[in-house]
Amino acid sequence: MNRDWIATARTLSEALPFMQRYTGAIVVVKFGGNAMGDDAEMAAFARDIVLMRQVGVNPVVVHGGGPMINDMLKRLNIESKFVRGKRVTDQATVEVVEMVLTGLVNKRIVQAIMDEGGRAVGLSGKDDDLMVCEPDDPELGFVGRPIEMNVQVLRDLFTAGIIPVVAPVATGTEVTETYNVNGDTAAGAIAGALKADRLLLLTDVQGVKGPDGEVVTELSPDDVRKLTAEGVIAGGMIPKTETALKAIEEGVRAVVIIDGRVSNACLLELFTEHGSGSMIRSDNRPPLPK
Ligand SMILES: Nc1ncnc2c1ncn2[C@@H]1O[C@H](COP(=O)(O)OP(=O)(O)O)[C@@H](O)[C@H]1O
Ligand SMILES: CC(=O)N[C@@H](CCC(=O)OP(=O)(O)O)C(=O)O
Repeated sequence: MNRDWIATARTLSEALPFMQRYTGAIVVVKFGGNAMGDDAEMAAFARDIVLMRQVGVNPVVVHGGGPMINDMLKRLNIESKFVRGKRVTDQATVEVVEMVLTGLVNKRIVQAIMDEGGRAVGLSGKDDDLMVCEPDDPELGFVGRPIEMNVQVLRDLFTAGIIPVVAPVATGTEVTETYNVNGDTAAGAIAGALKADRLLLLTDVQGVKGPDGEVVTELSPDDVRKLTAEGVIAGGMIPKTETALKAIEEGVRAVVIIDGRVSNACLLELFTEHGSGSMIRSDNRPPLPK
Protein backbone atom coordinates (compact mmCIF):
# COMPACT_ATOMS: atom_id res chain seq x y z
CA MET A 1 0.00 0.00 0.00
CA ASN A 2 1.17 3.48 -0.76
CA ARG A 3 1.71 5.20 2.59
CA ASP A 4 2.12 8.74 1.22
CA TRP A 5 -1.19 8.61 -0.49
CA ILE A 6 -2.96 7.08 2.50
CA ALA A 7 -1.59 9.98 4.55
CA THR A 8 -2.96 12.44 1.99
CA ALA A 9 -6.33 10.73 1.82
CA ARG A 10 -6.24 10.81 5.64
CA THR A 11 -8.03 7.51 6.15
CA LEU A 12 -8.49 4.44 4.05
CA SER A 13 -12.20 4.59 4.86
CA GLU A 14 -12.38 7.94 3.05
CA ALA A 15 -10.87 6.33 -0.04
CA LEU A 16 -12.78 3.04 -0.02
CA PRO A 17 -16.10 4.28 -1.47
CA PHE A 18 -14.17 5.82 -4.39
CA MET A 19 -12.20 2.63 -4.92
CA GLN A 20 -15.45 0.64 -4.99
CA ARG A 21 -16.98 3.09 -7.46
CA TYR A 22 -14.07 2.54 -9.85
CA THR A 23 -14.12 -1.26 -9.72
CA GLY A 24 -14.02 -2.45 -13.35
CA ALA A 25 -13.57 1.11 -14.66
CA ILE A 26 -11.17 1.80 -17.55
CA VAL A 27 -8.72 4.63 -16.87
CA VAL A 28 -6.32 5.74 -19.61
CA VAL A 29 -3.32 7.67 -18.30
CA LYS A 30 -1.14 9.77 -20.63
CA PHE A 31 2.34 9.94 -19.10
CA GLY A 32 4.37 12.61 -20.91
CA GLY A 33 8.15 12.74 -21.17
CA ASN A 34 8.31 15.89 -19.04
CA ALA A 35 6.38 14.18 -16.24
CA MET A 36 8.72 11.17 -16.08
CA GLY A 37 11.52 12.59 -13.94
CA ASP A 38 14.14 10.50 -12.17
CA ASP A 39 13.95 6.85 -11.08
CA ALA A 40 12.24 7.73 -7.78
CA GLU A 41 9.52 9.71 -9.59
CA MET A 42 9.10 6.91 -12.11
CA ALA A 43 8.72 4.42 -9.25
CA ALA A 44 6.11 6.67 -7.58
CA PHE A 45 4.08 6.79 -10.81
CA ALA A 46 4.35 3.02 -11.20
CA ARG A 47 3.12 2.51 -7.59
CA ASP A 48 0.00 4.56 -8.34
CA ILE A 49 -0.74 2.48 -11.43
CA VAL A 50 -0.19 -0.82 -9.57
CA LEU A 51 -2.45 0.30 -6.73
CA MET A 52 -5.18 1.22 -9.25
CA ARG A 53 -4.96 -2.29 -10.69
CA GLN A 54 -5.00 -3.85 -7.19
CA VAL A 55 -8.31 -2.16 -6.36
CA GLY A 56 -9.92 -3.42 -9.57
CA VAL A 57 -9.40 -0.54 -12.01
CA ASN A 58 -8.22 -1.36 -15.54
CA PRO A 59 -5.44 1.18 -16.19
CA VAL A 60 -3.83 1.73 -19.60
CA VAL A 61 -0.63 3.78 -19.71
CA VAL A 62 0.00 5.69 -22.95
CA HIS A 63 3.37 7.41 -22.80
CA GLY A 64 5.26 10.15 -24.59
CA GLY A 65 8.99 10.72 -24.53
CA GLY A 66 9.58 13.92 -26.53
CA PRO A 67 12.63 15.01 -24.43
CA MET A 68 14.21 11.54 -24.77
CA ILE A 69 13.73 11.62 -28.56
CA ASN A 70 15.32 15.10 -28.65
CA ASP A 71 18.37 13.80 -26.72
CA MET A 72 18.90 10.87 -29.07
CA LEU A 73 18.44 13.00 -32.22
CA LYS A 74 21.04 15.42 -30.84
CA ARG A 75 23.51 12.59 -30.26
CA LEU A 76 22.97 11.50 -33.87
CA ASN A 77 23.27 15.07 -35.20
CA ILE A 78 19.70 15.08 -36.55
CA GLU A 79 17.84 18.37 -36.22
CA SER A 80 14.56 18.52 -34.18
CA LYS A 81 11.83 20.68 -35.67
CA PHE A 82 8.24 21.19 -34.46
CA VAL A 83 5.24 22.63 -36.29
CA ARG A 84 2.15 23.43 -34.17
CA GLY A 85 3.46 21.24 -31.33
CA LYS A 86 4.16 18.20 -33.53
CA ARG A 87 7.57 16.89 -34.58
CA VAL A 88 8.41 17.13 -38.29
CA THR A 89 9.27 13.47 -38.90
CA ASP A 90 11.34 12.33 -41.89
CA GLN A 91 12.54 8.74 -42.47
CA ALA A 92 15.67 9.06 -40.30
CA THR A 93 13.64 10.70 -37.50
CA VAL A 94 10.86 8.12 -37.50
CA GLU A 95 13.46 5.36 -37.04
CA VAL A 96 14.85 7.15 -33.97
CA VAL A 97 11.33 7.85 -32.63
CA GLU A 98 10.41 4.15 -32.88
CA MET A 99 13.68 3.02 -31.26
CA VAL A 100 13.44 5.48 -28.37
CA LEU A 101 9.71 5.17 -27.65
CA THR A 102 9.14 1.43 -28.12
CA GLY A 103 12.59 0.55 -26.76
CA LEU A 104 14.03 2.79 -24.06
CA VAL A 105 10.97 4.62 -22.78
CA ASN A 106 8.39 1.83 -23.06
CA LYS A 107 10.59 -0.73 -21.35
CA ARG A 108 11.59 1.69 -18.58
CA ILE A 109 7.91 2.10 -17.65
CA VAL A 110 7.18 -1.65 -17.97
CA GLN A 111 10.15 -2.41 -15.73
CA ALA A 112 9.08 0.19 -13.13
CA ILE A 113 5.58 -1.35 -12.92
CA MET A 114 7.06 -4.86 -12.64
CA ASP A 115 9.42 -3.63 -9.89
CA GLU A 116 6.43 -2.32 -7.94
CA GLY A 117 4.73 -5.72 -8.03
CA GLY A 118 2.37 -5.25 -11.00
CA ARG A 119 2.24 -7.11 -14.30
CA ALA A 120 2.86 -4.94 -17.36
CA VAL A 121 3.23 -5.64 -21.07
CA GLY A 122 4.59 -3.02 -23.46
CA LEU A 123 3.23 -2.59 -26.95
CA SER A 124 3.00 0.01 -29.66
CA GLY A 125 0.23 0.88 -32.09
CA LYS A 126 1.71 -1.75 -34.40
CA ASP A 127 0.98 -4.66 -32.05
CA ASP A 128 -2.20 -6.43 -33.15
CA ASP A 129 -2.86 -3.34 -35.36
CA LEU A 130 -3.91 -1.45 -32.21
CA MET A 131 -3.62 1.94 -33.97
CA VAL A 132 -3.68 2.39 -37.75
CA CYS A 133 -2.88 5.87 -39.06
CA GLU A 134 -2.93 8.03 -42.14
CA PRO A 135 -0.61 11.02 -42.65
CA ASP A 136 -1.71 13.93 -40.45
CA ASP A 137 -0.36 16.73 -42.63
CA PRO A 138 2.05 16.57 -45.61
CA GLU A 139 4.22 19.23 -43.93
CA LEU A 140 4.89 16.86 -40.99
CA GLY A 141 6.11 13.78 -42.91
CA PHE A 142 5.54 10.52 -41.05
CA VAL A 143 3.27 11.95 -38.36
CA GLY A 144 0.12 9.89 -38.07
CA ARG A 145 -3.53 10.61 -37.39
CA PRO A 146 -5.34 7.52 -36.03
CA ILE A 147 -8.07 6.30 -38.41
CA GLU A 148 -8.70 2.79 -37.13
CA MET A 149 -8.39 1.41 -33.60
CA ASN A 150 -8.36 -2.29 -32.66
CA VAL A 151 -8.53 -2.32 -28.86
CA GLN A 152 -9.44 -5.99 -28.29
CA VAL A 153 -5.82 -6.71 -27.33
CA LEU A 154 -6.17 -4.21 -24.46
CA ARG A 155 -9.37 -5.88 -23.24
CA ASP A 156 -7.60 -9.27 -23.38
CA LEU A 157 -4.80 -7.85 -21.23
CA PHE A 158 -7.34 -6.44 -18.72
CA THR A 159 -8.90 -9.91 -18.40
CA ALA A 160 -5.47 -11.39 -17.71
CA GLY A 161 -4.78 -8.78 -15.01
CA ILE A 162 -2.01 -7.19 -17.09
CA ILE A 163 -1.39 -3.44 -17.39
CA PRO A 164 -0.87 -2.38 -21.04
CA VAL A 165 1.84 0.25 -21.62
CA VAL A 166 1.47 1.78 -25.09
CA ALA A 167 4.10 3.66 -27.13
CA PRO A 168 2.56 6.17 -29.60
CA VAL A 169 4.05 4.64 -32.74
CA ALA A 170 1.61 3.28 -35.30
CA THR A 171 1.25 1.32 -38.45
CA GLY A 172 -0.21 2.72 -41.71
CA THR A 173 -2.57 1.31 -44.30
CA GLU A 174 0.36 0.51 -46.66
CA VAL A 175 2.75 -2.30 -45.71
CA THR A 176 5.97 -1.30 -43.86
CA GLU A 177 4.71 2.21 -42.99
CA THR A 178 5.59 3.61 -39.56
CA TYR A 179 3.99 6.71 -38.03
CA ASN A 180 4.99 8.94 -35.14
CA VAL A 181 1.85 9.93 -33.20
CA ASN A 182 1.63 12.73 -30.65
CA GLY A 183 1.25 11.10 -27.21
CA ASP A 184 -1.86 13.08 -26.25
CA THR A 185 -3.50 12.21 -29.59
CA ALA A 186 -2.73 8.50 -29.14
CA ALA A 187 -4.06 8.48 -25.56
CA GLY A 188 -7.27 10.21 -26.69
CA ALA A 189 -7.81 7.77 -29.56
CA ILE A 190 -7.28 4.77 -27.27
CA ALA A 191 -9.56 6.20 -24.56
CA GLY A 192 -12.21 6.98 -27.20
CA ALA A 193 -12.09 3.48 -28.71
CA LEU A 194 -12.37 1.93 -25.21
CA LYS A 195 -15.11 4.43 -24.19
CA ALA A 196 -13.00 4.86 -21.07
CA ASP A 197 -14.39 6.13 -17.79
CA ARG A 198 -11.48 8.54 -17.36
CA LEU A 199 -8.67 9.91 -19.49
CA LEU A 200 -6.00 11.47 -17.25
CA LEU A 201 -3.58 13.79 -19.06
CA LEU A 202 -0.56 14.33 -16.81
CA THR A 203 1.27 17.58 -17.48
CA ASP A 204 3.52 20.17 -15.83
CA VAL A 205 0.84 22.65 -14.68
CA GLN A 206 -1.90 22.24 -12.06
CA GLY A 207 -4.66 22.25 -14.68
CA VAL A 208 -6.35 24.52 -17.20
CA LYS A 209 -6.03 28.13 -16.09
CA GLY A 210 -8.79 30.67 -16.66
CA PRO A 211 -8.43 34.40 -17.56
CA ASP A 212 -7.44 35.28 -13.96
CA GLY A 213 -4.67 32.64 -13.91
CA GLU A 214 -6.58 30.41 -11.46
CA VAL A 215 -7.08 26.71 -12.25
CA VAL A 216 -10.63 25.99 -13.44
CA THR A 217 -11.70 22.72 -11.78
CA GLU A 218 -14.76 21.90 -13.97
CA LEU A 219 -15.17 22.76 -17.66
CA SER A 220 -17.78 21.84 -20.25
CA PRO A 221 -16.76 21.46 -23.91
CA ASP A 222 -18.33 24.90 -24.53
CA ASP A 223 -16.17 26.46 -21.79
CA VAL A 224 -13.07 24.97 -23.47
CA ARG A 225 -14.09 26.37 -26.89
CA LYS A 226 -14.70 29.80 -25.37
CA LEU A 227 -11.36 29.92 -23.50
CA THR A 228 -9.54 28.79 -26.66
CA ALA A 229 -11.26 31.44 -28.83
CA GLU A 230 -10.29 34.07 -26.23
CA GLY A 231 -6.65 32.91 -26.37
CA VAL A 232 -6.64 31.91 -22.67
CA ILE A 233 -6.00 28.29 -23.61
CA ALA A 234 -2.84 28.47 -25.74
CA GLY A 235 0.41 26.71 -26.71
CA GLY A 236 0.88 23.15 -25.46
CA MET A 237 -2.52 23.21 -23.76
CA ILE A 238 -4.32 23.35 -27.14
CA PRO A 239 -3.51 19.75 -28.25
CA LYS A 240 -4.54 18.54 -24.78
CA THR A 241 -7.94 20.26 -24.75
CA GLU A 242 -8.54 19.31 -28.42
CA THR A 243 -7.80 15.70 -27.49
CA ALA A 244 -10.17 16.03 -24.55
CA LEU A 245 -13.06 17.32 -26.69
CA LYS A 246 -12.60 14.58 -29.29
CA ALA A 247 -12.37 11.84 -26.63
CA ILE A 248 -15.57 13.08 -24.98
CA GLU A 249 -17.33 13.12 -28.37
CA GLU A 250 -16.25 9.50 -28.81
CA GLY A 251 -17.80 8.49 -25.48
CA VAL A 252 -15.15 8.98 -22.78
CA ARG A 253 -16.95 9.92 -19.54
CA ALA A 254 -14.51 12.62 -18.45
CA VAL A 255 -11.01 13.92 -19.18
CA VAL A 256 -8.90 15.34 -16.36
CA ILE A 257 -5.80 17.47 -16.93
CA ILE A 258 -3.60 17.10 -13.84
CA ASP A 259 -0.16 17.96 -12.55
CA GLY A 260 2.03 14.88 -13.01
CA ARG A 261 4.73 16.39 -10.79
CA VAL A 262 2.56 16.02 -7.68
CA SER A 263 3.08 12.74 -5.85
CA ASN A 264 0.14 10.35 -6.11
CA ALA A 265 -1.47 12.62 -8.74
CA CYS A 266 -3.59 9.82 -10.27
CA LEU A 267 -4.76 8.44 -6.92
CA LEU A 268 -5.67 11.88 -5.61
CA GLU A 269 -7.77 12.48 -8.70
CA LEU A 270 -9.60 9.16 -8.64
CA PHE A 271 -9.94 8.33 -4.97
CA THR A 272 -10.55 11.58 -3.09
CA GLU A 273 -13.65 13.74 -2.83
CA HIS A 274 -12.00 16.91 -4.17
CA GLY A 275 -10.03 15.24 -6.99
CA SER A 276 -7.37 17.41 -8.60
CA GLY A 277 -6.70 19.41 -11.75
CA SER A 278 -9.32 20.37 -14.37
CA MET A 279 -12.12 18.00 -15.31
CA ILE A 280 -13.69 18.36 -18.76
CA ARG A 281 -16.95 16.51 -19.37
CA SER A 282 -20.20 16.94 -21.19
CA ASP A 283 -23.65 16.62 -19.66
CA ASN A 284 -24.54 13.84 -22.11
CA ARG A 285 -22.72 11.09 -20.26
CA PRO A 286 -23.17 11.12 -16.48
CA PRO A 287 -20.25 10.57 -14.12
CA LEU A 288 -19.74 7.19 -12.48
CA PRO A 289 -22.64 6.26 -10.15
CA LYS A 290 -22.04 7.23 -6.50
N1 LIG B 1 -4.95 28.17 -20.08
C1 LIG B 1 -3.83 27.45 -19.81
N2 LIG B 1 -3.76 26.73 -18.66
C2 LIG B 1 -2.66 26.01 -18.35
N3 LIG B 1 -1.57 25.91 -19.15
C3 LIG B 1 -1.58 26.59 -20.32
C4 LIG B 1 -2.71 27.38 -20.69
N4 LIG B 1 -2.43 27.92 -21.91
C5 LIG B 1 -1.20 27.51 -22.25
N5 LIG B 1 -0.68 26.69 -21.31
C6 LIG B 1 0.66 26.07 -21.40
O1 LIG B 1 0.52 24.68 -21.73
C7 LIG B 1 1.63 23.98 -21.13
C8 LIG B 1 1.32 22.47 -21.11
O2 LIG B 1 1.58 21.94 -22.38
P1 LIG B 1 2.94 21.13 -22.71
O3 LIG B 1 4.11 21.91 -22.19
O4 LIG B 1 2.90 20.77 -24.14
O5 LIG B 1 2.71 19.86 -21.77
P2 LIG B 1 3.39 18.39 -21.74
O6 LIG B 1 4.85 18.57 -22.00
O7 LIG B 1 3.05 17.94 -20.36
O8 LIG B 1 2.68 17.57 -22.79
C9 LIG B 1 1.76 24.65 -19.80
O9 LIG B 1 3.04 24.46 -19.22
C10 LIG B 1 1.46 26.12 -20.12
O10 LIG B 1 2.65 26.82 -20.39
C1 LIG C 1 4.12 13.75 -33.62
C2 LIG C 1 4.86 14.01 -32.35
O1 LIG C 1 5.15 15.15 -32.03
N1 LIG C 1 5.16 12.96 -31.61
C3 LIG C 1 5.85 13.04 -30.36
C4 LIG C 1 5.72 11.70 -29.68
C5 LIG C 1 6.20 11.71 -28.25
C6 LIG C 1 5.36 12.61 -27.35
O2 LIG C 1 4.23 12.97 -27.60
O3 LIG C 1 6.04 12.92 -26.18
P1 LIG C 1 5.58 13.92 -25.00
O4 LIG C 1 4.24 13.48 -24.55
O5 LIG C 1 6.64 13.68 -23.98
O6 LIG C 1 5.58 15.32 -25.54
C7 LIG C 1 7.34 13.40 -30.58
O7 LIG C 1 7.92 13.02 -31.60
O8 LIG C 1 7.90 14.06 -29.68
